[in-house]
Amino acid sequence: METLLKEMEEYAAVRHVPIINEQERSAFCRIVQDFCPHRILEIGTAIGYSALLLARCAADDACVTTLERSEERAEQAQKYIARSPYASCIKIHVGDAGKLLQQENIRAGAPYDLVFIDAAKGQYPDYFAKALPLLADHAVLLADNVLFRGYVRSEQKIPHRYRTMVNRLREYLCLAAETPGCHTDILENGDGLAVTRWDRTAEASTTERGRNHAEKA
Ligand SMILES: C[S@@+](CC[C@H](N)C(=O)[O-])C[C@H]1O[C@@H](n2cnc3c(N)ncnc32)[C@H](O)[C@@H]1O
Repeated sequence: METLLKEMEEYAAVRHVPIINEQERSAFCRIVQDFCPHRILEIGTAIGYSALLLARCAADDACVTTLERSEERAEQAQKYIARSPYASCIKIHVGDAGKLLQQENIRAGAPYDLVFIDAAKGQYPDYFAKALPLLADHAVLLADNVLFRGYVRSEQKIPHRYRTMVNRLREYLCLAAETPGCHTDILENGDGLAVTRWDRTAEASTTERGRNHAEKA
């Protein structure tokens, strides 16, 4: 598996495929190992590198459902995954993640213990809204590149070509911080990995408190 991962890293470097960056990998793997998820959903497969890390670090019986828009990348991912010990536990779905997340075959895999968001940065708020109902009562939601080259927290003028993306990432971070039931930390080594711990019971009691408060007012 180490040799295969190395080969994938080299492929990604030569072809400019953005796989999870080196500074984040060990923290990413530690989070997955600690949480020990059984059912995993990944949004953004690329060549299958993080899907393999997820499968390796998760529970022994874990299955990974991963979504990728590019047919070419999905094919390459399938070839790598077929050579790994996790060929039977990773299933790639090709298509636009926003649409796939509403499809019955992806929803049928729920509840997911862990969701890793790593596809179109401008779609993160949409992925958040669509992934939340698919989470198990206690789950972890990871989102990569949330600080996007430092722009997301910068007070300086954002280059025009990044403006929408940066605004959507800011929106994502607000959702992850303010949605009842979510508790979010951001790991800052690398490009920013948001780690959201989700507790549906906390969400339910916050919503209930809010309702009581509104009724009394
Ligand atoms: C950063 S890469 C994923 C890297 C991968 N998670 C890893 O660390 O090995 C993002 C991937 O998301 C895919 N992508 C972008 N927009 C997408 C969309 N709307 N639906 C599905 N996949 C998308 C891209 O083609 C790209 O391969």
